[in-house]
Amino acid sequence: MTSIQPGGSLIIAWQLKYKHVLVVGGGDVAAGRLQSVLATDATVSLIAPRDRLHPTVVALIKQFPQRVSYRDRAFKDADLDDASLVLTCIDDIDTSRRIVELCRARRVPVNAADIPNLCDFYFGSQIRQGPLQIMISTNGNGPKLANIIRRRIEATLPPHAGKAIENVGLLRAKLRQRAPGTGGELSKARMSWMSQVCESWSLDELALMDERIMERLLADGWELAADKKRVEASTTKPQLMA
Ligand SMILES: C[C@@]1(CC(=O)O)C2=NC(=C\c3[nH]c(c(CCC(=O)O)c3CC(=O)O)Cc3[nH]c(c(CC(=O)O)c3CCC(=O)O)/C=C3\N/C(=C\2)[C@@H](CCC(=O)O)[C@]3(C)CC(=O)O)/[C@H]1CCC(=O)O
Ligand SMILES: NC(=O)c1ccc[n+]([C@@H]2O[C@H](COP(=O)([O-])OP(=O)(O)OC[C@H]3O[C@@H](n4cnc5c(N)ncnc54)[C@H](O)[C@@H]3O)[C@@H](O)[C@H]2O)c1
Repeated sequence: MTSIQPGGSLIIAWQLKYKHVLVVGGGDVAAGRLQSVLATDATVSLIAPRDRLHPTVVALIKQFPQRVSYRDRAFKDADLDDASLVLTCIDDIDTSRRIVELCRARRVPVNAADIPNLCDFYFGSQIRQGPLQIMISTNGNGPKLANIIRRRIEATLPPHAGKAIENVGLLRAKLRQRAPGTGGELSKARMSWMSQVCESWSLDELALMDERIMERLLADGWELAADKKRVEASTTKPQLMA
């Protein structure tokens, strides 16, 4: 029987490219939210009076003029009009609660930094290394502990994991070019070959892979596997690393 512990939350990697996010507030918490959202390639509106902006917020508004539009004022209902996602980080719980209600009516997901029980989702402590993204969540129980556990995980991470993942992404894209299509036997063969490459190469080796090695691995390896001759031999590397 599968052991499922209810009471958790769904951990997902939300795709926000080309979406618009509304951040209300410009203090300490908003500075973190802005960094998290900018890492997704979304565009942002940030609404907060200028006199209490955090220096990081000021710097990010300057650094991303195309992606962050800033309004020097308090929140207005119309700010919600084009938002796919709303983050309130203000020190005014009544306004925060009201924004949550407006979002509910519009079915827009919302996080209110000061009212966990009204949030549709929580943030977590994050590690980002290229495309590697790790989020540590205590599901609202102990944010400081999430931060402490994150630092421990960071200290044990293989140094080139991000680069290895980036290269595997490139290799997968090249493989799909060579063997396009979705589903069926081809899809299974592609998945099995990619899994074997990942199992038989170390993270350091994957991180060192360049275009030339990728092309040779695909030419010698994938073509062999596709012939269904010697699948195991198809992911070997010594001659490729030479
Ligand atoms: C992970 C992180 C991400 C981020 O914020 O980006 C994050 N909080 C972080 C830090 C942090 N937050 C607080 C402290 C002070 C120590 C302490 O109170 O423990 C510290 C420590 C510090 O600053 O070092 C205070 C605090 N936090 C919340 C409230 C409201 C409340 O509980 O009522 C209050 C005020 C309580 C009060 O007034 O007493 C609520 C939430 N904070 C969450 C996330 C969500 C649950 C995440 C989870 O459980 O895993 C949740 C529910 C909602 C949300 O924010 O989405 C970030 C780590 C960043 C990093 O270091 O990497
Ligand atoms: N979720 C978390 O991780 C976390 C962590 C610490 C604090 N908090 C809570 O989150 C809230 C924000 O914390 P902070 O440290 O960023 O506070 P802060 O005092 O640094 O910033 C508050 C910001 O909200 C702005 N603001 C207030 N009313 C506004 C309105 N109507 N429209 C637009 N902007 C408005 C202020 O101008 C200021 O920029 C607090 O209630 C705090 O208790 C949450």
